[in-house]
Amino acid sequence: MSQKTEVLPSHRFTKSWPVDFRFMGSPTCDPIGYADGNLGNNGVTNLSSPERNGDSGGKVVERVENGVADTEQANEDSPYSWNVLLVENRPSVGDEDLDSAAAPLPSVSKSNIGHRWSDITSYATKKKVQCWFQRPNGNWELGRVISTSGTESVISLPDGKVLKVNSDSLIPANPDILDGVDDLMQLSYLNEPSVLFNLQYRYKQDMIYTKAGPVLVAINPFKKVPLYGNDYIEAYKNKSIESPHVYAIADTAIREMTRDEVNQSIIISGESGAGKTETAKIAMQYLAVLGGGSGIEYEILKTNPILEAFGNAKTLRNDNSSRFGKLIEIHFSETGKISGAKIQTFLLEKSRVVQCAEGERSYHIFYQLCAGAPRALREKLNLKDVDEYKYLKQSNCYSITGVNDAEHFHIVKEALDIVHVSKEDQESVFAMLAAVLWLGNVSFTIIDNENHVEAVQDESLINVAKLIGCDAADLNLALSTRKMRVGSDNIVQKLTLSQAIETRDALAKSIYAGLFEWLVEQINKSLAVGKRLTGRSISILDIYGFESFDRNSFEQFCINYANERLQQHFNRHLFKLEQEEYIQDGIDWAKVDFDDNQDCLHLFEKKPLGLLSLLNEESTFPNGTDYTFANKLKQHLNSNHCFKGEREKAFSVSHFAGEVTYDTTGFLEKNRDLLHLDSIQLLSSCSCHLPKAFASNMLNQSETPVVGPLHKAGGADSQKLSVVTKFKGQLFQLMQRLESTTPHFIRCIKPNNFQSPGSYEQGLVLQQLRCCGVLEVVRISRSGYPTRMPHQKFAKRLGFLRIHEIVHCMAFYVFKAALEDTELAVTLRSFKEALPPYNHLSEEIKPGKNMLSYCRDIELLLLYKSRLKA
Ligand SMILES: Nc1ncnc2c1ncn2[C@@H]1O[C@H](COP(=O)(O)OP(=O)(O)OP(=O)(O)O)[C@@H](O)[C@H]1O
Repeated sequence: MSQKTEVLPSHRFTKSWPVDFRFMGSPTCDPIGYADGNLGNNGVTNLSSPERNGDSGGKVVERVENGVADTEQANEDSPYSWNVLLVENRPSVGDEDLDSAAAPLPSVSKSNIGHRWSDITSYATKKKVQCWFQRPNGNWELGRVISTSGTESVISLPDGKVLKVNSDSLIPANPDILDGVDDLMQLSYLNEPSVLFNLQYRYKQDMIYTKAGPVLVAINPFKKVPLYGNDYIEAYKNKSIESPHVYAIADTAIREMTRDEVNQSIIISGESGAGKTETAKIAMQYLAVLGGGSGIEYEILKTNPILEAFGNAKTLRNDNSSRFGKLIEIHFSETGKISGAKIQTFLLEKSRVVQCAEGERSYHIFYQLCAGAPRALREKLNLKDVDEYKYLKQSNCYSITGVNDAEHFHIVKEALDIVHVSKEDQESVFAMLAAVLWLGNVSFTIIDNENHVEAVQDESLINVAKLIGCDAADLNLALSTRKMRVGSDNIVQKLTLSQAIETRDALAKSIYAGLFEWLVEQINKSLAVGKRLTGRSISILDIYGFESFDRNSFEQFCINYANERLQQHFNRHLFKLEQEEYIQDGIDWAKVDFDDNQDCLHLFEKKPLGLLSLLNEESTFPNGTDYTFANKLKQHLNSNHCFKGEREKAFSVSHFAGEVTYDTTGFLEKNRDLLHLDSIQLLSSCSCHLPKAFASNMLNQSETPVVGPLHKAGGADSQKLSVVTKFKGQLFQLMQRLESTTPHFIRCIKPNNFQSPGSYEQGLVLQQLRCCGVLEVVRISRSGYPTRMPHQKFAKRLGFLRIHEIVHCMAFYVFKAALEDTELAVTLRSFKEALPPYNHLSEEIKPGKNMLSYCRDIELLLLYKSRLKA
């Protein structure tokens, strides 16, 4: 299946950019001079213009000045404050060689970022080759240079038109032979139109995976593609297929884990709906087959339908959107067999249980239960149809096209059996779900002229009480009153309607969140690594993707913050550490610029005047409101270039993936996440074991802010952790954990916003490629060294090579390039670049400062050496 470029027919796509669309940093022809079809003298339309918007003549790379202070602080505000220690853990770096910490890179100059996209060369025009020409509407077309004179070129377009344009406005296109290459690194010219074309070329042929140097780019096909299953797994295992694939990434992770004895991680990122969860499942499938045998792998795979049922929901972006983050750590024995697994989840979107936008759904499991519960269970839980529950009714969306909820219910039940959740426990789980649904139907009646209420004694209240195992009267009291202490007296305060509704919803959210946590705990018990823990593991991270809706609330704020942290991890590994190492080692290195999101992270995390600190501060004030919070942000952060105060209670943040405007309504309440002690006491007094367990978890976990008689209603207890504080802590821990692994990055890309197969919107794809810096990664990889090992090991392995052998090897490169018909100019450049590091191999081995050695292609050298011998 290895995709060979020569078998692919050469074709070009018709581009359809938005009218006002422009490639960042790319040149454009002067729209005024454009007169399509209106040929001037000599039949040539004159489009020459001295003015242009971009600057394709700028240098791609910039020389590195001295390492000066990095923007990242090595203190408690950064998960990387233990940098030195963890760099030692990097597999390619020998422990004995790390006697100095990596020097920070100079901070990134944003002004240079505009130059990064184009391979700047006049080669294309000189050699009359193909080039990309941008129409005034933003579309790129493939042209061929007919002649060049001074600053002008005459080009012909596929439709036969001939145009005179400014030579600088042309972007070189790759020769046909490179159409649809497996790895963007193979492109002779690395620029936006070429990359987009390459990805689209492959996507059209269901080749949804492409390498971008070390990163796997996965474009969501939104349909079944024939790339998976046992035959493919076998082929990747035997290396009879070399096309980029999630299987190949998983295979590399297994091999590197075994070879280097270092834990691995597969970090999957991308926007909501880009395909992260599916990709994670595909990776798990591969690991399960390769490391299977004990049966535990089957259990691991069966956690997916359970977690998706309880933690995924239909959103406007994705019919199966994960509303929680997940890290699954799969442990292997010394013989490479799976010995167990552990799942860690992050911040479930609780608010969805009680509130959900038009056209979206609550968690799948509610609909599955209502549709699939057998009659006996329905009767026991007094279950109704979905449209009879207020929590499900509010969004006016009950089903998902092509999804059978009843069928899924059976799949979930079967999966629960497999992970050893007993039948009795399963029934209790379903009872909790029904209790949440019935709680939403509990209504209140006003009992005095102060707007105080009590719960209506109807079937909803009675059902909830029955399902959780308490008295209806006690439930009523917990929902409509609050015990307070005033001075030395205990008093009972009646609640107003809005307070009672808040209390009811808080109870529903807590029961659901408690249930989710409990389930993960049960799953972990079943997959427990315990004694079987060997220390070798592969972790797969699938965290909710970046979100930007018309209205963005606290949930998007947290999700996007998590994505910023993840992006920093990506940047750190693929841009910062890589380049720092070269500089430390005295390698002659020209720095590749990238968009650093450190400023945005500072906006969130800075103490005391960052978004999280200010939110926490306001949350502890009993009189704090969303208004006072928004005003506080505007007062303190207006000078921050990543922040913008908006009208009324809103503010905007410039995220790495785009600007998002947040509406602060509900921020304080969600951050406090208060559950009154009366509600917890009610749960502990229940006769059913699950509510009891939830209550005891809540009391044990200091992070659940509890408002009891000692606390005034409103402000959160400052002793307890707020939601964002807990979340930040979890993210820091996650980053530290990931930092001790060898990372493998997969970037999922959403080709359209309609979840529709076959449609590839270039503008949308480009925006995602830009914000995750895919092209910059390729540039670094192309100019960097893929193989890096401690100098002693390197010398032991390759020290026997002599310089003339190395020169032979270089000649082989030239020969290989000639065979592949790549441009000689490029080949010669790589030849020149490749030679100096090989000098390290000669008799007098010269280690760099860190005593690391770099090599472009050790395997190729060895192969060549063995050929020489033969
Ligand atoms: N490799 C694939 N093959 C077929 N369909 C896919 C593939 N990847 C994704 N999809 C389709 O895209 C949908 C969305 O993918 P997925 O749920 O994995 O996105 P996500 O990035 O995890 O989104 P979120 O951040 O919202 O959870 C899937 O439900 C599936 O229909």
